[in-house]
Amino acid sequence: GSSRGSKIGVVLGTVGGVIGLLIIGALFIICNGRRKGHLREVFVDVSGEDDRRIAFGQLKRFAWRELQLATDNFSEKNVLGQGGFGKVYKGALPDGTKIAVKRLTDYESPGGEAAFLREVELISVAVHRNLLRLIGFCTTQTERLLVYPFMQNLSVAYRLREFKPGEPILDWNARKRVAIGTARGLEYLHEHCNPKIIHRDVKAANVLLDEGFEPVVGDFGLAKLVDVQKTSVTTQVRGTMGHIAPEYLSTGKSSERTDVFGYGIMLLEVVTGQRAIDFSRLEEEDDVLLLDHVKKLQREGNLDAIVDRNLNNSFDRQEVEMMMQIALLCTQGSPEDRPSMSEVVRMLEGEGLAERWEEWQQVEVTRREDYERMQQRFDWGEDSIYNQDAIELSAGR
Ligand SMILES: Nc1ncnc2c1ncn2[C@@H]1O[C@H](COP(=O)(O)OP(=O)(O)OP(=O)(O)O)[C@@H](O)[C@H]1O
Repeated sequence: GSSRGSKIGVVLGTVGGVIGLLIIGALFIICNGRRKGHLREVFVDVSGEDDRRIAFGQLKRFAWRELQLATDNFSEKNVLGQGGFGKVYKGALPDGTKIAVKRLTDYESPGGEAAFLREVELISVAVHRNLLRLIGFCTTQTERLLVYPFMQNLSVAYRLREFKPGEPILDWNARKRVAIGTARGLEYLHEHCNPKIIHRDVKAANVLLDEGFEPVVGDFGLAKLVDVQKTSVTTQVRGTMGHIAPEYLSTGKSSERTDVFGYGIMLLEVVTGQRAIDFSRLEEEDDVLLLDHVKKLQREGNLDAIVDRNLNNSFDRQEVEMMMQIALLCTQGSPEDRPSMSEVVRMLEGEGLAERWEEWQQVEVTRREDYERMQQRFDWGEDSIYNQDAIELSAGR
């Protein structure tokens, strides 16, 4: 009796031990795999058609029909908007999760599905509370789709300019959260992702708001998924007019500092509520570009005219000034003069702005003098040397 009992005990103990070791081993492999985030491990399907959960990581590979079902067969009434990469549809999964499905147009075919999965993987490992999380993706012979959680408070651009009567506006506190949260999200893309991710299209329309009005940056990492030259963006440069840094426009080369420029313009949008480029401003003055408009008001010290009227004067003057200063630092012509995103985060947290602003003001005086000298040279006013020449010519001298 007892020897049989102890034999069973030994067998059970051994089996238990082996299972325990196996579990520990499996956990070890999973954790390691996760840390390295290898493509194969991230995208392995555990089982057949029905359960398409990915084995490791949280990415889900959706079947085309699942997304058809979720978006009411990509019905036009579910279109949230159209961007440079394709249409975005609102949808819901069977468990009730609301999603936004980005249906890519003009996606690049070279490299095929493998190349697509590699880029998707890069996007999926960028996890930060201020970055739009990728839930999953779908590929078919002819389609490439990305699935994100639906952000119920839509975009910052919507909250600033397109909200319906009766809907809450973004108050000053919410705007401050947009400023700092967006800066942190971009800092993460630039400085904590390997390889680093450059957004290339930072603007209020690409910053979404979750249920608690926390900002999340969307639309990053997509540049390599589509053939940029074929998309509807007017220039070959990926980006939106009024937000594009001058060096990106002229050379087509982007860097972290082109994102910093876009971020600076977004700050101006957040403070003024206005569009980065707006031809209706021509009626009152000649500043189509928000940046020129703000610079002029800033020179005149006219803070009240800068701030969004929708705020009904409830804002902190000092904080507005601080944001304007950071925006102007970020939008300087030469990329090397602009701060990095982590410097921006620190300045927003109250560190190091004063010194940099001092510098900016000194440089700005020279910049303006140069500009005025240029203007004078090309102004055919009475005193203009060109005019003197003209007079002399007409007098036959
Ligand atoms: N996850 C999401 N939740 C809610 N709305 C979203 C989500 N993703 C995108 N949208 C909205 O869908 C619309 C289209 O988005 P998309 O980013 O494709 O275009 P865009 O920002 O207008 O242009 P671009 O491609 O130049 O960035 C926008 O109004 C955007 O706010």
